[in-house]
Amino acid sequence: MTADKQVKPFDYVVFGATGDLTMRKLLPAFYYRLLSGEVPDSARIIGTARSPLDRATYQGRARDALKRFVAPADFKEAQVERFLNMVYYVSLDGSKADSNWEGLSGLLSEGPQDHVRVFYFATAPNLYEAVSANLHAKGLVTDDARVVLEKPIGTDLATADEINTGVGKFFKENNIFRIDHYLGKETVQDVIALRFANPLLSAVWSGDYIKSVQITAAETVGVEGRAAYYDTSGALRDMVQNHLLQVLCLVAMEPPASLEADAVRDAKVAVLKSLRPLAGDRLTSDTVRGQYVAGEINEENVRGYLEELGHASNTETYVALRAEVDTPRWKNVPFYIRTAKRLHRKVSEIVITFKPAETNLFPQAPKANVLVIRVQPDEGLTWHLSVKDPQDDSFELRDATMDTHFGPQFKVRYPDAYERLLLDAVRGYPVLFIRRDEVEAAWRWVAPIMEAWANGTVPMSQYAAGSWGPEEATAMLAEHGDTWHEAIHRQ
Ligand SMILES: NC(=O)C1=CN([C@@H]2O[C@H](COP(=O)(O)OP(=O)(O)OC[C@H]3O[C@@H](n4cnc5c(N)ncnc54)[C@H](OP(=O)(O)O)[C@@H]3O)[C@@H](O)[C@H]2O)C=CC1
Ligand SMILES: O=C1O[C@H](COP(=O)(O)O)[C@@H](O)[C@H](O)[C@H]1O
Repeated sequence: MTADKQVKPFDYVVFGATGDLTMRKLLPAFYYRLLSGEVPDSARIIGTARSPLDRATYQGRARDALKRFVAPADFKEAQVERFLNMVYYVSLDGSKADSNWEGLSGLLSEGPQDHVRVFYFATAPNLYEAVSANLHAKGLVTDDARVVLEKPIGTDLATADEINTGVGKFFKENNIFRIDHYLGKETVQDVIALRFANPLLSAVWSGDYIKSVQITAAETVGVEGRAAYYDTSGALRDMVQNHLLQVLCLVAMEPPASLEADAVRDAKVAVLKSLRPLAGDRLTSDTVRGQYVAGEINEENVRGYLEELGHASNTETYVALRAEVDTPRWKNVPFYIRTAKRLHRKVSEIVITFKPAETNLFPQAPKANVLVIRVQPDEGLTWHLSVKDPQDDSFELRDATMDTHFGPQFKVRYPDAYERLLLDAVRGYPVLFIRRDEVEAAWRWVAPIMEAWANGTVPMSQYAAGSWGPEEATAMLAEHGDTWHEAIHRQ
């Protein structure tokens, strides 16, 4: 990484600095960007939370976090020390006007005044407005100061509106960076490159050639330490409203006029607005929700969701939907979206199934070509193609796979999504963040599903932990002559 990739010196103030997200994702992400040469030594990361800690104790926690969440080979003592020198801590209740704001303003005013100032809200979203108001009242929101908002932006359209309006009173929209870490994933951004830099794909990227699209984010983990949050959210709000719809937008959008933020966001919001509303019978035929029951993952017995919680719950840990994008490009193409906890394997992928060739040339009908964009892990592409069977003289066809593994091919470590996004906020580069109207359009589309599920219109299915989900989701695709990808191509 050359010096010109280095960002301007910054003061990054993280609210929620003792929390899971900061420890597991944010601090390691800053550290990796220090290693890559993008973070200048004068940058400061100022953690704040209510816990009464002094700087040295917080630095100790930051060191432990790096030890735990950075690959052992990347934990380099001299670099860790350099990093910890950038780390400060202020004990502060961000929601209270009479808290220790002088501690934070003192630290900010004693540093160089040309630093880019970023506030990162890694706390519960119901604090965002109060924290913004206090920052403003204490004169800390400079003209150029940015604020990064963690998800969830609300639990529905009304609450999203409250948060956006609340923060919008104190920060200009173009200084508000709503994070969706899926957009920070390299292979999600690759959808743009694949579609628009390769005529081979651009030429066939429509319902004329594509039969269906599947977008999957499968996890093996359960709700871990986040049960209190997750049980009030569920998979639809936690993953579909934001991450999976964002991925769908990149797959389905019309070519943007440029890669400027507003051009890309305009193209995405047009997709969200073109999603056919799920209503009436489609709520039962095209949506599946489920909860995991006890099962086995990686040869370990795991408990069911309700056993983990210790009480009854109507919260889904599995979602599968059949969406349609009402544009000429995507007429009659189903977009199957699926996400869940405690599935067979951790994998996020986009599967494009093409229409099979219409030809009588061969003894059997050729199978559909399939392109799998492996978002994670093992970032790369797989093509499923038909070739001639080398052991047959009558032109029998055989499946062949072409696999590309980006990591080994480019000889790079695939970075965590937060690395890119944290520094994009410093750069003032918003293309990989969400504009307010996108959040709202996404909530509008999921609203009827939330409502139907809340009033029990769609029964709660069950699936064994370690499986690929409930039978109802298999049946939903079978109804349209489709099959989930793993049932065909994976053992
Ligand atoms: N963890 C994750 O993987 C993900 C989290 N998120 C989002 O990030 C945010 C944080 O999540 P997570 O880290 O898991 O949550 P945690 O509960 O682990 O951490 C919450 C943090 O907020 C601090 N805090 C709470 N109240 C206040 C206050 N009034 N003033 C200042 N600090 C306060 C807490 O410290 P203290 O008690 O000392 O004040 C703690 O540091 C949430 O919005 C969550 O939805 C989003 C995606 C993934
Ligand atoms: O935002 C969230 O994402 C994670 C999954 O992210 P990934 O990068 O590991 O695919 C999910 O576990 C969490 O529940 C959700 O809040």
